Formats: sequence, C-alpha cells, structure tokens
Amino acid sequence: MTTTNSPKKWIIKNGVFATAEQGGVVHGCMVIDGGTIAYIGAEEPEDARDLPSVDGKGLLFMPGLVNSHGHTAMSLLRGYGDDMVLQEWLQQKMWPMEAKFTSNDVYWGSSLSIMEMLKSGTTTFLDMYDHMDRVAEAVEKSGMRASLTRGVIGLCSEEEQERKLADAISFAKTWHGGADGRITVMMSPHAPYTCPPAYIERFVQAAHDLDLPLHTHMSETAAEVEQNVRDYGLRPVAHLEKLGFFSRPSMVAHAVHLNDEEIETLAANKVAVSHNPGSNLKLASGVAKVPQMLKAGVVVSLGTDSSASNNNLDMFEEMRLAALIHKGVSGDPTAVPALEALRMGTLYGAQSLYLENLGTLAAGMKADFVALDIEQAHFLPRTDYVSHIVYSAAGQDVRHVWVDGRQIVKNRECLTLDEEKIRFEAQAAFEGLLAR
Ligand SMILES: N[C@@H](CCSC[C@H]1O[C@@H](n2cnc3c(=O)[nH]cnc32)[C@H](O)[C@@H]1O)C(=O)O
Ligand SMILES: [Zn+2]
Repeated sequence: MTTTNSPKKWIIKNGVFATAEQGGVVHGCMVIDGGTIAYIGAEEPEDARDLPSVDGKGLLFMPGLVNSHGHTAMSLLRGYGDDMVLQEWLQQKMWPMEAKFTSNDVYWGSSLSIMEMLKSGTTTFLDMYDHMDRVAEAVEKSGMRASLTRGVIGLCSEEEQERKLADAISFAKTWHGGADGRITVMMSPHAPYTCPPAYIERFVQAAHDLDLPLHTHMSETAAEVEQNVRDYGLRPVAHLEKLGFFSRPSMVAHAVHLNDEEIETLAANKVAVSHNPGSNLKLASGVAKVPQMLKAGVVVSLGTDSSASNNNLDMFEEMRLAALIHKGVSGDPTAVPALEALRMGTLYGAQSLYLENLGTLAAGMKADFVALDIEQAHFLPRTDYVSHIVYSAAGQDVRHVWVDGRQIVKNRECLTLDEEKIRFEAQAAFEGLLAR
C-alpha cells in the first residue's frame, strides 16, 4: 500500500473493514475527510472519483482500540513484582518504587507505554496517575487520544490531601480539551480503600463543578469488599452510591466482586465498567461477571491496567481473554461472542470514557482506525474477519495507525516518536530508580 501525506479528503479502496457496528464487515471503500469518516460502503461514491486514493489490498481495517484503564508510567516496573497478591504487591513493591518517581520517570514510562499501545493498535487510552502534565505532554507529542486523570491516594495528612486535590483540579482546568481536543480529563480518587469518604465527596463535588466524569478502582478483590463492610458498614457499590459518586457520569475499573443487586445498581445509574481480565487473572483477583453485566445493560469496556500487572498493553490479548474466560467460567460457549468482544475493545471503550462519535467505522465517526497486515498464515482462510481479530490476531499484526485522520504509525514505525530514544530513556529511568 502506498500511504498518503494525509490530504484533507481521501479514499481507501479495495479494503476489508471490520466496522464493529452490528453486522460486521464491509468489503469496499472508506472516505476520510479531515478527522472524520465521511463514508464507508461497498460502492465507491460518485463524488469520490477524483480523490487521492490508497489501495487497501492485503489490509484489514478496524476501529482503533480503546484501553479504558491503566497507569502508563508503571511500564517502568514491568517484571519488577510478579506473582503476588494485590495488597502486598501494592504496599511492598509498587508504592515504595513509585514514591521515587520523578516527573521525568513518568514522562519516559508513559512514552514507553504510548509507543507500545500505538504500535499494537490502541488509539485511545485512559491513564490514572501522578505528574499528569508530563503524561499530557507525551500524549500531545504522540498524536494519540487520551482520557487523563490525576489519581489520588488519600492515605496522608490533610495538608497533603488538599495539595493533591488542588493538583487534580488544576490539571483538569489546564488540559481538558487540550491537544486539539484529543485530551479529556476525569476526576479520580484512587479507591474506596485508599480515600476516606469525606475526601471522595470532595472529588464528587469537583467533578460537578468542572462538569467532568469520575473514575476509580472498585471491588477488585474479595478482601477489599470485606474491608469496606468492616470500615463503613457497606459494600463498595452502596458506599460510592451514598457518597454521590454515581450522580455524575462515572466509570469504575475491575468491578470483580459484585452481587446481582449491585449489577442492577450500576445499570440503573449508567455506571460504566472497565474490565481488566489480564490483570485480574495475574493478581488472582477473581473473574468479573461480564455476561451478567452486559445483559443488565452495563457498558463494559476493556483495560490492560498497568504493565506491572499484565505485563503488556496489547488490547488484542484483552479481547481474546474476555471472549475466552467467560465461556470457560460459565460453561456457556455463546458467552461474549467475537463481535461483542470487539465492541468491548472499541465502541464500549469510547462510551465508557464518555467520548462521542468514536469507536466504530461509520460515517460521522472520528477517523481513528488501524490496518492489520492479513497476508499472514493466521489470517487464512478468509472466513470471518471479526473472529480472526478476536481469536487469532495480536498487536504485532498492526501495520498502520491513524488518529483524527492523521497517520501516526506507518509500516510499524511511529512517525511522531523517537523510538530508540524512548527505549534508551526508559531503561535509564528504571536503573536510576534502582540506584536511588
Ligand atoms: N501516587 C499517587 C497515586 C497514583 S494513582 C495510581 C496508583 O494505582 C496503583 N495501581 C496499579 N494497579 C492497581 C490495581 O490493580 N489496583 C489498585 N491500584 C493499582 C498504582 O500502584 C498507583 O499507585 C498519589 O499521589 O496519591
Ligand atoms: Zn489500576
């Protein structure tokens, strides 16, 4: 395929498009006008005759993947603490190292993750972390789309709490709508077990004042749920509901340990969930009731969580895990079929981040899409392309990536980033952390 220098309006011909719309796959062409998909269909539109064109032969186009929960700077801790239970992993391994992170460490860790995500077909991600102005800088440079949130652990003095909340608010004021609208912001107390109730209420108030969605970790482990009942007399869902958390558009990560009534509460309050199957398996947190949540009408998207609990950011793996685990656990092979897994990785991700016109290939949607190289053994025979994406593909199959109609990965290389420098600086940052 010969690629274009992104003229304002152009057409991809001879392509196969897995649209993530109900109905699945289009063989034909797609017209891109600036940052928007203007047309997709089997027939070439009359007025497209003279447009600059690209031959899509040998490529499978699909919407860019949306990674709805993670901590990008933690790629610096990949392989640093494995095979541990959540609370010990956080308290003994992650938090002591993270306390040493400088804003430069965050910049290079985040850049490493951004490079990994882009090259494996993710075009939008959520990041909950500290030093978020540096993450925003990395996102802006990369050309990627992101929902960024200054996550706050409130197990500290009141003064410190005030400083962190002020930091979260000032980050939101500076960056919401930044990078030509590619950056949006959420407000995030880290979790009910790391933030006192009154402090969580301050975040809810700030989200109201700034008109932003809320995000948090919720009901990730059974121990956390028991602890919440001991401390506050309520399970985390009722606890957060009581604190007004669900009075805002909100999205919670994990939601592993839920009873039927809690699933109904999430559905009734339109609370979206980021399901993180790889991280939940690795930390043995349990298996979320995804088929039940989907049936109840909850928007369930997919996230990797950080590279310290995954240990990569390949969203094809998360789609495959989501499609497989829930079959295995329920004994029902019709649970989470391929198209639903693809929609969890794309459209439902966009919806859970409260981003509009994003997540499928259809006229009027944002032109965030990727092309997989399907001239490979594991894409044959050419039967069901949605099945191939979910059950056979991997991030390494991604060849080109566009965000807002602009090409940012071409022939597996990031056009916006200095890949060698990022690899060097990330390794140096990790060595610096070990030495301090
Ligand atoms: N250092 C910050 C808080 C950062 S929010 C992101 C936090 O989430 C933590 N984290 C990563 N994965 C998980 C998970 O699966 N569950 C709960 N916390 C996690 C991570 O270690 C990091 O400390 C402060 O100033 O308060
Ligand atoms: Zn997390």
